[in-house]
Amino acid sequence: MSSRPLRVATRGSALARAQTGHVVAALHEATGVEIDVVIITSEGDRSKESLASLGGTGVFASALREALTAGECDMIVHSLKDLPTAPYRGLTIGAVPEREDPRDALCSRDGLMLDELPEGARVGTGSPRRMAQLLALRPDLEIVDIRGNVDTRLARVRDGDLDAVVLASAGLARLGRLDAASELFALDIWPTAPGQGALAIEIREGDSIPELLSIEHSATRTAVLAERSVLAALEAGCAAPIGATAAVTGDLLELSATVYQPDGAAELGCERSAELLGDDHLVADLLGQAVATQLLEDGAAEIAPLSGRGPEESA
Ligand SMILES: NCc1[nH]cc(CCC(=O)O)c1CC(=O)O
Repeated sequence: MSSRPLRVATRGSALARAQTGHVVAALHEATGVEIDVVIITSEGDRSKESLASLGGTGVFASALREALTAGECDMIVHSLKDLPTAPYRGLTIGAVPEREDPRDALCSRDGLMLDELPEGARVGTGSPRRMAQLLALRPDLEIVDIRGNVDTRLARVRDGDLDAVVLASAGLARLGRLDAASELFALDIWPTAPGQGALAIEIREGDSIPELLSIEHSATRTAVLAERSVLAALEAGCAAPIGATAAVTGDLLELSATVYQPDGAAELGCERSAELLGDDHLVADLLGQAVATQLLEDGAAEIAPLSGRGPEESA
């Protein structure tokens, strides 16, 4: 048996390193395999341009994928929500570990909740979905377009420049910063990005890395497949103002998705479920398509720019 360590590639942000560290530890603990971590800087990390102007879905993923394709590493740990829904030639998702809390968190000065923020408070987010959700509940807020990693964003609240920011609680948890959260938004009023809180381990198609079975969580994979299927069927990028949340309970897959008008003044929702009695991945895919079809019939394309193609946020 070869004793060459597996090489895992990750972006260099604190969040990316933290989540890769968790995956490496879980793989090592379950199988004893030795793993080297390779840090790869992407255009999305280097550029100071706004995410929207960088264009292309997957600006964070592409450098990593080129390295994987070129054999410079054996797998990549991605935040699943940053991964474009389109398949990438020669690569496949080798494992989806159990998802962290998919909810968004409000991180505000003095621990205020959303409805306690002062009139006209300045709240930072670079995500059109979060902007619409904030404005839907608090049309008086001033939304400030920000980017940067989690620490940079939290610092803008601490320094008094912003009253609050909205971040994924999963990212805060992985960085040990959940203490910064003042409110966690319930998914039924505040669905989050497809795949939020989940990781994807991407590998080359045809490679066999049996160790990955030890971290695969099939209920998470099925749920995120359903969420991403909505996005794909709407032909929407991960920056489109869409929330989707799916969960598997026993044999039941439940999916709900909401499309927002960017100013928060209108929204469309759809909720469906399906029994998992055979090919779970096919059922998830079809359920997502059914939800997307219903949303389009109800006028989703009229209220939302569905082709928002940038990454939802950087971190
Ligand atoms: N696009 C940025 C990004 N990608 C993944 C996370 C958080 C962790 C996750 O959702 O898995 C974040 C930060 C954020 O949205 O606050």
